[in-house]
Amino acid sequence: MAWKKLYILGAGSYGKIYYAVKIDSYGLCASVAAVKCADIRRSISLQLEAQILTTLKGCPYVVQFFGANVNIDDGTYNLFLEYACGGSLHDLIINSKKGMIKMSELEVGFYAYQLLKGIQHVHKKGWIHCDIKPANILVFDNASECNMHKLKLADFGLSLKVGNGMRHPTRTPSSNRGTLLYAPPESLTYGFHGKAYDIWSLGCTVAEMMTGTHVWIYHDATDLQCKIRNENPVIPSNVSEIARDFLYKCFIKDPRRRWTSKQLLKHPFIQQALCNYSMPETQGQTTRVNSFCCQISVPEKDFINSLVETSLRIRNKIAKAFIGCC
Ligand SMILES: Nc1ncnc2c1ncn2[C@@H]1O[C@H](COP(=O)(O)OP(=O)(O)OP(=O)(O)O)[C@@H](O)[C@H]1O
Repeated sequence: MAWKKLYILGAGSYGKIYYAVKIDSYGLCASVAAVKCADIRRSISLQLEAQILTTLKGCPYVVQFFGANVNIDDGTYNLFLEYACGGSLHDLIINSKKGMIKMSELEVGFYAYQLLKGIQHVHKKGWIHCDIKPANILVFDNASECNMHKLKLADFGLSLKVGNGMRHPTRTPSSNRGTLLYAPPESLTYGFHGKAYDIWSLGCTVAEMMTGTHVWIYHDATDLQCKIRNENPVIPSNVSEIARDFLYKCFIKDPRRRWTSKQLLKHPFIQQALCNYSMPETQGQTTRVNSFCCQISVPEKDFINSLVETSLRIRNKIAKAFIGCC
């Protein structure tokens, strides 16, 4: 069965990411995926990401990896991931802001729980993500009754093996690896990248969910670097004491004293959210169809998705009829 790329979901430094479907021998859809695609000559980071994702398999809070291949015809390296129908957490934050809907602290706590579980898994497997931020967190529909989304960590293109982050491997010692806005002071001052790196970035992400804005107010990159090294992130006055304490624990300047994912999972900010929401440990799954391709607009995407749903219903009917005959 062949994969068919239907439209572009986004683009990164490596290349493009497509929405793709797998068509079976009856011309019907068997499954859908998001395919990260790069020119084979510039695919080293995608190949590394494939290796990392292989070691991270089995965690419901990390994007599922289906496999990778080389397409000799068009000279591309393709990495197949589960498709996130809700886009990224960045989109979710922007949309909440547009709709003037502020995420409640309980909601944020529930999302922070999922991110911490993902980070804990990544760290246990011996990796540091090094680029946790809303744009690298994918949003899925939740199978449970509660109206909350399911979040998963994605984009492991900058990840490092634990122990390899004492000094940035390719740049100067004081250079930071990930996105500056989410970087901890030790990465700028000493070029140090340990597990605590991800906790600082998580703190920035959690604060952003609460306020809709970044934790730093700055003029330019130099000013931002200076603030990260010498000042404390801005935590708005209207957050609760519990939420404030959670953020303080993420923003401890000394990475050795900064709380770990295990400690933070026991924090009252997380525990009170868990009392409110239940979390089934299920993987998000979608199944869609079509056989035509490439760059299409948003209304067309809806149309394609409805075709896919119809196709699925037909496929299920055929399967039921077939079982009935046997
Ligand atoms: N599995 C996925 N399912 C659905 N959409 C996705 C998926 N992965 C990424 N996207 C979308 O594609 C966009 C680009 O993602 P990607 O991680 O490839 O690049 P990036 O993080 O923007 O770039 P870079 O890797 O260079 O930092 C994301 O913001 C998201 O909207």
